[in-house]
Amino acid sequence: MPFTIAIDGPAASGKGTIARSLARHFGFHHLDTGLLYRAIGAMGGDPVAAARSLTPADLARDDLRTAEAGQAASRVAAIPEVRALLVDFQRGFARQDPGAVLDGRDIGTVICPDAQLKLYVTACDEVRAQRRAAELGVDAGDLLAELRERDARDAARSASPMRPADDALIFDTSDMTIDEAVALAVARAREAGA
Ligand SMILES: Nc1ncnc2c1ncn2[C@@H]1O[C@H](COP(=O)(O)OP(=O)(O)OP(=O)(O)O)[C@@H](O)[C@H]1O
Ligand SMILES: Nc1ccn([C@@H]2O[C@H](COP(=O)(O)O)[C@@H](O)[C@H]2O)c(=O)n1
Repeated sequence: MPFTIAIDGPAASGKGTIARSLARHFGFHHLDTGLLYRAIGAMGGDPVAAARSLTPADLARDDLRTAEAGQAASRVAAIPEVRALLVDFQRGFARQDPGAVLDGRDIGTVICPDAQLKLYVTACDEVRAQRRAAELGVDAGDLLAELRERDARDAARSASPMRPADDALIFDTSDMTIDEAVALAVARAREAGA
């Protein structure tokens, strides 16, 4: 049976960094599920029609990592029909041998509730804004309000809201380097049988 690692958490908490490193370490497939919502938001028009017509080329656009794309993603992600159209693809991805790491907001709660390991990666708001600002080369003050607005919308929506699964391990990386966070995640994955 394939091994599944579900990673959720708020924006810029470091979940993608940990997910990519875990996938590389264990030779697993990796899916950044936020890209699906970012691509649908960036396509414009009717989000449900965009979700129906989504192709791998849409995920390769070079304008998906901006703050605007994050906000657009968060708005379309609140639409239940959009989320429903993406479930089968994500679950199919998770079933690949020898294993898969998926990161997002509802992986441990909705997409892969039976994942062998669930992590909920977080960090304090200011640290997350600073990390994202350093990555994008913009001011952290501007980003802080944007991250908070997006997290509030993601946590408050009725369709698959962002929240830790009951059996998720909470990873607060505020005071961890990337290497420390990854080493801890690798250790937890080994303990879980990866
Ligand atoms: N423990 C850490 N210490 C310092 N910087 C970190 C740490 N973890 C991640 N980063 C950096 O913070 C930024 C955000 O990390 P990452 O993209 O992994 O977050 P994310 O939760 O996947 O974001 P998003 O929600 O936008 O997909 C990146 O520039 C990454 O290199
Ligand atoms: N499983 C997921 C993943 C993402 N979202 C929404 O997409 C936005 C962008 O995600 P990033 O991980 O790239 O920051 C995010 O703010 C969520 O609104 C989601 O709902 N479910």
